[in-house]
Amino acid sequence: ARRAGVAGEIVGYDVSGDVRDTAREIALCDRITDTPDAAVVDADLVILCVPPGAMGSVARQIGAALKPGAILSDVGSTKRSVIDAVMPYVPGNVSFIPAHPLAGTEHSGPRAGFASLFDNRWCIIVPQEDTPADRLQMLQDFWQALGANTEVMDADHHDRVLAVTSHTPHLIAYTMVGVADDLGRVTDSEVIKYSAAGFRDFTRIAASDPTMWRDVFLNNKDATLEILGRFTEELFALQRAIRQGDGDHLHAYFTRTRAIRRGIIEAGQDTAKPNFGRGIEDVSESKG
Ligand SMILES: NC(=O)c1ccc[n+]([C@@H]2O[C@H](COP(=O)([O-])OP(=O)(O)OC[C@H]3O[C@@H](n4cnc5c(N)ncnc54)[C@H](O)[C@@H]3O)[C@@H](O)[C@H]2O)c1
Ligand SMILES: O=C(O)C(=O)C[C@]1(C(=O)O)C=C[C@@H](O)C=C1
Repeated sequence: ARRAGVAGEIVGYDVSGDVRDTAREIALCDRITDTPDAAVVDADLVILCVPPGAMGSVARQIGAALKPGAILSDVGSTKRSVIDAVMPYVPGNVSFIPAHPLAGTEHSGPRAGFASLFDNRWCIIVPQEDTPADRLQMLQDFWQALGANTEVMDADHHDRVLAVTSHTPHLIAYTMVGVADDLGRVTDSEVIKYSAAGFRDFTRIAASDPTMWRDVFLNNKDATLEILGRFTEELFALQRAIRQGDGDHLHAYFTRTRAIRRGIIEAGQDTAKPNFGRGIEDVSESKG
């Protein structure tokens, strides 16, 4: 927001005193307050950036201090649960417009942010039935000024899409690294040294914040369980093909998935690389 010059003043609050101290030290915001309600007084736009499970409690603490006419938004990775948790505390003269920028790294905390994080990434915006068109436009303009492309979606559709593209893949990465650890191999330096890029990518994802990801699965339960069920069925089919030596099945499957990857690149949607920034370098390159 500072890079884009779209905010007169950027004010922040975090429940952790250590996080507030660090944010002050690195001048992350123009001002850091010691209470949540002080941070939102007179603000035209308030964005909740806490784990999905904490959204309701923060909304309860700030609701009465929101300025009439303000926009309240969030960046939570799940949408239906956040709406249910926050909505009861939104005053009638405030527009609550949930959002989810599809950008992040495995790092968290105030030092993990960087100005280009949202460049060329999608930000999904989830207007409510009574959201005024001008407020929706303002929030879209805000995210576009930060470098993102915006898309409007309903909450349930968002949760289903993200279960496929983000939530279940994270669970699979956590599981793969957990399995390797159970076999006593992850900490073996020789295995780390020779581990192929595929496994290293899993370890990067599996280093993501445990609180945030616990909340993601608890708050997008149905969609994740549905995708996980489909995933398990496919996995069993591949397992059977390996056991039965069914090379044709494996070849046909991998040909189909390769076409999907190529389609993403041809459509110019492989925006991940430039935006991984410091995140991917830390794990995959600098440390070899
Ligand atoms: N990390 C990602 O890749 C990513 C991407 C898109 C969206 N998100 C979403 O963004 C949100 C924040 O994630 P993050 O990666 O910035 O995490 P983060 O850990 O960097 O920041 C979350 C902060 O919330 C604070 N917090 C927790 N409970 C609080 C409370 N009750 N009141 C005030 N502060 C509280 C924590 O102390 C922490 O500093 C989550 O909802 C997450 O789902 C994350
Ligand atoms: O690249 C990563 O580290 C991420 O996992 C970022 C990622 C994703 O799944 O793409 C994680 C959670 C989000 O809500 C949005 C983005």
